[in-house]
Amino acid sequence: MEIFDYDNILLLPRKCRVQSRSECDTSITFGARRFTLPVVPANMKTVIDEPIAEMLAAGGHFYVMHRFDLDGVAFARRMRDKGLFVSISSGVKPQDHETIDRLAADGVGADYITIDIAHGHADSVRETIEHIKKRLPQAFVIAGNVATPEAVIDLENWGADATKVGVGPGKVCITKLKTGFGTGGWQLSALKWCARVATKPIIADGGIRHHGDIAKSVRFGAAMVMVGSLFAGHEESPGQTVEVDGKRYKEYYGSASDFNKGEYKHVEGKRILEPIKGRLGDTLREMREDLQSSISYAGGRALADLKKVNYVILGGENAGEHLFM
Ligand SMILES: NC(=O)C1=CN([C@@H]2O[C@H](COP(=O)(O)OP(=O)(O)OC[C@H]3O[C@@H](n4cnc5c(N)ncnc54)[C@H](OP(=O)(O)O)[C@@H]3O)[C@@H](O)[C@H]2O)C=CC1
Ligand SMILES: Nc1nc2c(ncn2[C@@H]2O[C@H](COP(=O)(O)O)[C@@H](O)[C@H]2O)c(=O)[nH]1
Repeated sequence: MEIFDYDNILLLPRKCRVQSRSECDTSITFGARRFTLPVVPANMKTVIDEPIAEMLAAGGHFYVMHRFDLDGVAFARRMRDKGLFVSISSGVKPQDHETIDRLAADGVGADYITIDIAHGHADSVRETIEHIKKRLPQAFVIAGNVATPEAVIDLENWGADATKVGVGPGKVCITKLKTGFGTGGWQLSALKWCARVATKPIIADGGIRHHGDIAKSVRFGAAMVMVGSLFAGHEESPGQTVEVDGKRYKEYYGSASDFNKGEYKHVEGKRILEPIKGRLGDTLREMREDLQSSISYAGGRALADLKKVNYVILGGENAGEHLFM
């Protein structure tokens, strides 16, 4: 098996088929909706809050609200009142099942529910998928996080509509160091490995450091890409603003960090400072332009054309050119 990651893969251009990059279509159908980009901000407290969720939903982007210190039903109701779609996160505990019950009883429902736990290949996730499908059969269920083809197959068989791949590649992740497990350092090839068996969409989660990594994720099988650190350092980002030597930063901490948990127990995340790089809308626009360029380099017009390109692995024992996936 080839082992590689975002920083040692390059995609190979094919003959251009457009006159302008503006002809390249970055949009994607995910569930029952079509979105402008195959990108979603991570469902973390320092990445997304309600104003950002509203901005994204109203602007044609996918979003997943985080699940921490939040009344998911009240959030869903407020989004519905504004005529926006509802996309929430869920844990796997009894109180999370009660939230699903309340969403159903209230009639507010949810369009997308992301079951988000560290080790998503678990019976608790199977039970939560079953619970959601019973109470909210219309909801599109994303389940994770996982790291292996076996897990993707199980989650799909348990009823998940999409799976989220990535255990430990995140920028504020310390799972690899604390447990010795995960896809940190080889996330892109783990994605390729999982995509081979997937029959439903995959979300690649964690490890995205540059806009070009989005095209690489699509190349290796992602329908959608979840991004934390690249979104955490904006004027609107919910993390606290910190000034160091006259430079402004936003705090970005892991969902399994003591900062998020409020206690030091099963900590698998840390806190860092991300330099503030401007407004979120400008980054989304630049991301779209960069992805349009990626599609043009692929000799295509749509996201799916990225899947056809060859690639090279730079350095290491797997180095070389690959003509087929
Ligand atoms: N993508 C990634 O690499 C990682 C992401 N995270 C993020 O951190 C947040 C907190 O995650 P998590 O701690 O799972 O959430 P929770 O604290 O909500 O845990 C969910 C449930 O799963 C159980 N659980 C968690 N980890 C394991 C495990 N390794 N084996 C068996 N049971 C387990 C917990 O029980 P108990 O606590 O008693 O074990 C709890 O009942 C999530 O948002 C998650 O996405 C965390 C680590 C890795
Ligand atoms: N191991 C941990 N992973 C975490 C934690 N909190 C979030 N995450 C994962 O990271 C990605 C974002 O990654 P990035 O490289 O884009 O910054 C996020 O979507 C989660 O899957 C954590 O505490 N520990």
